[in-house]
Amino acid sequence: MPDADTATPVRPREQTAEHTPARNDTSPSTFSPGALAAQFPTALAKLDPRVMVKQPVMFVVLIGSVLTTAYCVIDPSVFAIVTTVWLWATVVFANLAEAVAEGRGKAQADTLRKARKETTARLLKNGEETVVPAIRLTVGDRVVCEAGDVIPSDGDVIEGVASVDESAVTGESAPVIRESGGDRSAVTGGTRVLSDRIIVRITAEPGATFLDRMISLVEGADRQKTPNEIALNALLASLTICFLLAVVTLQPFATWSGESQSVLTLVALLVCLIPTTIGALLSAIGIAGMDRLVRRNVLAMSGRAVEAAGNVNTLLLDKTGTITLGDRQAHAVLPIDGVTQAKLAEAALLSSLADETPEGRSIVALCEMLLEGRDLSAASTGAVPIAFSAETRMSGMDLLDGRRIRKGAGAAVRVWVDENGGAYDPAVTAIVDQISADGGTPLVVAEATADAARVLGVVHLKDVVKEGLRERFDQLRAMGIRTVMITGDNPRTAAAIAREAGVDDFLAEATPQDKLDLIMKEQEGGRLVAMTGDGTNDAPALAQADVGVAMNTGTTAAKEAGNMVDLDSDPTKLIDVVAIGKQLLITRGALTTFSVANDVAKYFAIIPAMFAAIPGYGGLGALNIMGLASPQSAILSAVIFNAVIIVLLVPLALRGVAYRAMSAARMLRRNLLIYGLGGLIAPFVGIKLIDLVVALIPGLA
Ligand SMILES: Nc1ncnc2c1ncn2[C@@H]1O[C@H](COP(=O)(O)OP(=O)(O)OP(=O)(O)O)[C@@H](O)[C@H]1O
Ligand SMILES: [K+]
Ligand SMILES: [Mg+2]
Repeated sequence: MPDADTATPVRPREQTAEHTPARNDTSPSTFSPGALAAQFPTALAKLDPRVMVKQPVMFVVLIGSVLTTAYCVIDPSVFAIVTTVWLWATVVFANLAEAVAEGRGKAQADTLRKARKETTARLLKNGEETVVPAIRLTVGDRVVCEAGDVIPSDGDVIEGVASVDESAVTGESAPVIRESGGDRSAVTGGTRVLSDRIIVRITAEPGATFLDRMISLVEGADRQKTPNEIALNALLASLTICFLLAVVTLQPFATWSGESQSVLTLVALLVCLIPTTIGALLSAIGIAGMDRLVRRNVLAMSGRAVEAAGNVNTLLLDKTGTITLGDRQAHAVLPIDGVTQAKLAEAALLSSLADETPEGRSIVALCEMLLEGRDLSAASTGAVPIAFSAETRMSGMDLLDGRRIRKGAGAAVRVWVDENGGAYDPAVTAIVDQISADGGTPLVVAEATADAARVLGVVHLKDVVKEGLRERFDQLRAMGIRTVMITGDNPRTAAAIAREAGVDDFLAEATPQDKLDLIMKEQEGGRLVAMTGDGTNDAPALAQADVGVAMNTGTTAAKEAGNMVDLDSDPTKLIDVVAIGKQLLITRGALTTFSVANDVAKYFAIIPAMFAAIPGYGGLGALNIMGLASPQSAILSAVIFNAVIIVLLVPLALRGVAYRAMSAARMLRRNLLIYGLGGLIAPFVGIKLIDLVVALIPGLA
């Protein structure tokens, strides 16, 4: 008998709710100088103006570099050439940052491509099997997969149960069970069947499978700018325009005083003033954030969701399959007084014969054992099956002899018995309560004839709460996130499981619509809601949530509705997702602060240098507080510092600013201090040091 205590090979994997070490943790996650060098050609290829125009700040630097190159041709000098080289270096370094960030995903995409190798499929047509290339499969095709077969494309199991090795996709070697009917019916193309035989209905068009999406995701192929990025880009662009105007209007002013400035100097000044540091690193920061998620085995389909995760207030979790293992198995049948166990088992069996859910199948298995193989085919021939739905919360069968049998949630069956002219035996309530208090799911079995209806007893379904949830929910609470469990189960079962798992609150007897309504209510007033679920009935809620994390064990509908998939099917993975989201926002903020503060300091290096030679501006010479060697050396040193700082900050952009659970206000103060003050001071030190070296260049006046 399938029992919650029987250890199947699936358990060790699905029970570990703590972090499974993500498979990429061994790959070089931190930045190395070698990686920079390796990406150099890619960085050069990115000089394409059609690509660069999307990054306004760096595009201005590119145009400036072209201008100074022309200047070098017309009026060559050591100063002009060296400065121009460093202006080009600024653009290339920015591209390098992006290329390095993307390069990490590319390596992983190559590994995934190996899993997508050419396979064939055993296509079923009119009961006959033909072998076709997997790429020819379209939605709706049915294929057979047996032990040893690679599943040719994504789909839903419509017949059978099998253990599947999903390591090609999840990196986890323990096999998982995939079965028809329930919330564990989805299979992924590229994974391998280890035992038994299943029939799969294909749900993905060629080229649009989960693996394809994963590859383009880790490669950043269809990365879209997030609303936050767009807003920041607009801000950077307007700053750039302001400085452009300031620099351009400087010229008439300088001409009037008899010392017009060269194009070279003006471009150098402009590049130093505009926020090139953040402009260069912005896209790398975003890519690195997604990459960090992939390393935690979470696939984020949208960058917007990652940012939203950084500000989530509430996490809603589905119970079965998310908080519990989702393996609700029939454990016992409990008849009420006056009904024999055999009578109840027979009714439960009949009501489940056509029930394709895992619950239904486990009831069949248990009852067949209790009835010792008694043949019920006479009773069931010609019967009309009533399928389970999350709305009715019942399933059953209408027999030819006029008897109708139902099983389902207590409240639902009670209404059905009432409607059919029966009385709901209070003894049932006692049994139901007892099972529920234990965290079990009671399914009440009832039968109705033309003129009467009565309850026969209760089937006890058992499920197991995943391990290690309580500590992780405590952690979420410490981060200020409220956890709410939502379930279609009755309030007592819900309360028992909620207590065991340690969630803050729960909602029971929830239909898919209730789940959706709860999310919309939580979202009122701009609060951000995350939802974790696995079932088709969770799909509307997953789609509505700001962050919708589908369990990889879940149904195709759930995975498509959400904007993230957790390959480890760990409901507390949201902790990592939130931390990564916050880290992304903080890193972007910190580097923006640093960048702007930096530019202010560079202003003091360049402006005095530019006007040092002008007699009327002798006073400005006093601004040369850094004591730089010469005006040219000052300008060149500022340009070099401006370029070098980009490369120096690449590791920070990729790794992210350290995130620790503390209040937002404290975090802000801390970052302003470190990155604002650091950004002000660094250029003074850096430019002075570079100036000492630059002054040694022969030919630089
Ligand atoms: N095969 C079935 N036949 C009859 N009734 C069922 C069956 N499976 C579940 N039920 C009843 O319907 C209720 C709702 O089940 P469902 O799986 O839709 O819950 P849910 O909304 O997904 O909640 P959760 O997954 O969080 O427990 C169950 O609590 C149970 O009482
Ligand atoms: K700058
Ligand atoms: Mg469910």
